[in-house]
Amino acid sequence: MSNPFENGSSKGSILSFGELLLRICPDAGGEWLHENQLPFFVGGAELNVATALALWGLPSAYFTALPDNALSTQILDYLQDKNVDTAPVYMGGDRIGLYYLTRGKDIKNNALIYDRANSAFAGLKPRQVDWDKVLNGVSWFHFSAICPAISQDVADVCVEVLEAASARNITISVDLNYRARLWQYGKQPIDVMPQLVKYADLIMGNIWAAERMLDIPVEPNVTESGQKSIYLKEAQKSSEAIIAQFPKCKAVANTFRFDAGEGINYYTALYDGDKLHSSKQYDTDKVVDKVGSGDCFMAGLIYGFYSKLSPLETLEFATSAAYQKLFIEGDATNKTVQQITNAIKL
Ligand SMILES: Nc1ncnc2c1ncn2[C@@H]1O[C@H](COP(=O)(O)OP(=O)(O)OP(=O)(O)O)[C@@H](O)[C@H]1O
Ligand SMILES: O=C(O)C(=O)C[C@H](O)[C@H](O)CO
Repeated sequence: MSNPFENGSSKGSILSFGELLLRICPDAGGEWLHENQLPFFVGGAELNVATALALWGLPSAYFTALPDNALSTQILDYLQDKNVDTAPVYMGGDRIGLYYLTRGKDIKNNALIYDRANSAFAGLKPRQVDWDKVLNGVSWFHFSAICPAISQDVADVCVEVLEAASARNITISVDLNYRARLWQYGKQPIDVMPQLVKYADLIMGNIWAAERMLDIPVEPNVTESGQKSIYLKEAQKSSEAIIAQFPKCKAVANTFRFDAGEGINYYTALYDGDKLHSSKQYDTDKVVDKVGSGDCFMAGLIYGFYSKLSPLETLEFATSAAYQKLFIEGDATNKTVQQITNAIKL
């Protein structure tokens, strides 16, 4: 089948919507206290998508909220230098959110500490932003499950912007990235996500996130089997069920990233409404930084569909991009389209 987004609007900009966070990286032994050095990276799941797309030459714009101060001005200049259009950014609120992540660890364990309460983005309220202005010239809108996990107000803002984007026939993508430390405001993902996902044309995540957020069941013994063919069958079932439940959705992508000692086994699948495509498998016995690999996969999907690649070409590009991110320190990729394409397994 050809690209399911072929007839969609294109050639406008791709707007990524979400919270910018600074990642602060203490070492496990506390040496940072003696050295007076605390490395950091500019992060945020949706920003990682925006910077990847800009690096790959697409018209990439970013919406977040930042306090109106000198630090924000420096960050915006830095993003503009990376060719991210920051004109949509809302200036107001009190602070920039932070997350602390012990060097060399991933966000799944106790190495993660969020310090993002009362951030400018968390303070957004419905009817505060002029979405007509923000969405002007946009043909693709990207958000993730991190935004509605922050607060009821931000979840309401998500509904507002998705309605506005949908009314303008903008293609919408969502990453079902589950962050267990969020969702602290009395709602579970399942109470909120279906109302947002119904606007999406492209849904990315993994079968377990779809179960948790959309109530799409996963066979209980699938994890015990550990078999790729069984996981891929489950990906097909899950994708078909998602499309049946959310008829606007044209394609569903799933990642399979399994820890193997210090390394990782990685492959992905894309269901285009007709057929399940699966990627080559990538294995490594060492990784540098897992953060943002999923964001890089998401950016690769948007890149491929926006550039009218076929579903399989899109999947292989996105998978190679995500795999290479595992060897890059920081939240975002620095690999070019050429480097990613050259590294696709044959
Ligand atoms: N409940 C689960 N059981 C087994 N494996 C899981 C489960 N949830 C996730 N995984 C595996 O872990 C991988 C990474 O999941 P995770 O939710 O961290 O992705 P992510 O948020 O996209 O990562 P990133 O930090 O790169 O953006 C998935 O691709 C999947 O293979
Ligand atoms: O966890 C969050 O809210 C982040 O945005 C931090 C990281 O950038 C993100 O988890 C990477 O996918």
